[in-house]
Amino acid sequence: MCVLKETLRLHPPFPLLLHETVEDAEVSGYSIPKGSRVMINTYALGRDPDSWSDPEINPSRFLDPGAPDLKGNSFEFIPFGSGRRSCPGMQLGMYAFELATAHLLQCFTWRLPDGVKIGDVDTIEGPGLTVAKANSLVAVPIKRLLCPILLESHNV
Ligand code: HEM
Repeated sequence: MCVLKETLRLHPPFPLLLHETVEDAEVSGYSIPKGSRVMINTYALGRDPDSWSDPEINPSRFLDPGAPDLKGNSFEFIPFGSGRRSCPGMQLGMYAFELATAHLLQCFTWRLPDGVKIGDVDTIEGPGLTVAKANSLVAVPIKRLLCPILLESHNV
C-alpha cells in the first residue's frame, strides 16, 4: 500500500484539478474573486519541498503514524481530490490498483531488457488531463510457474 501511495504522490493520474470558487478568497496575498476558475496542481503539491522534507521516492514515509492519508485531509497529498467533489471511486480505484499490481508481482519476475540499467528507465509523463507515460516502459516478464492464476488459466 505504501508503494501505491508513493506512486500516487509522485505521479498523480489527474495532475490538475479544475474547480470554481464559491466565495471571494485570499491566498498568499492574492485576491481570488468568487466564480474564478482555479486549477489545483496535485503534481506540484506531491513534490513540494516545503511540504515533504524528503521529496525523493521513499514509500516507507507512509508508515509514519502522522503520514498523510488518501482522504484529502492533507492538502500536500490529494491524488483523489479533497472535499465534496473528491473522487467517489477512491476505494474501488485503490482495490483495482492494488489487485493489478499484486497480480503482476505475484505471477511474474520482472527484468529489464539486456543492456538496460535501472537508471535508464525514465518515468517522464506525457501531456494530457490524465497522465500517461511519455515513453512506453519496456520490461521483460518471466512467468512464475507456481502462480495460482496462471495455473488456473492453463488448466494445470
Ligand atoms: C486510482 C484511481 C482513481 C483516481 C486517482 C481518481 C482521481 C480522481 C480525481 C483527482 C477526481 C477529481 C477530484 C476533484 O476535482 O477535486 C476524481 C473525480 C471523480 N472520480 Fe475518480 N479516481 C479514480 C478512480 C475512480 C473510479 C474507479 C471511479 C468510479 C467507479 C471514479 C469516479 C469519479 C467521479 C464520478 C468523479 C467526479 C466527482 C465529482 O465531480 O463530484 N474515480 N477522481
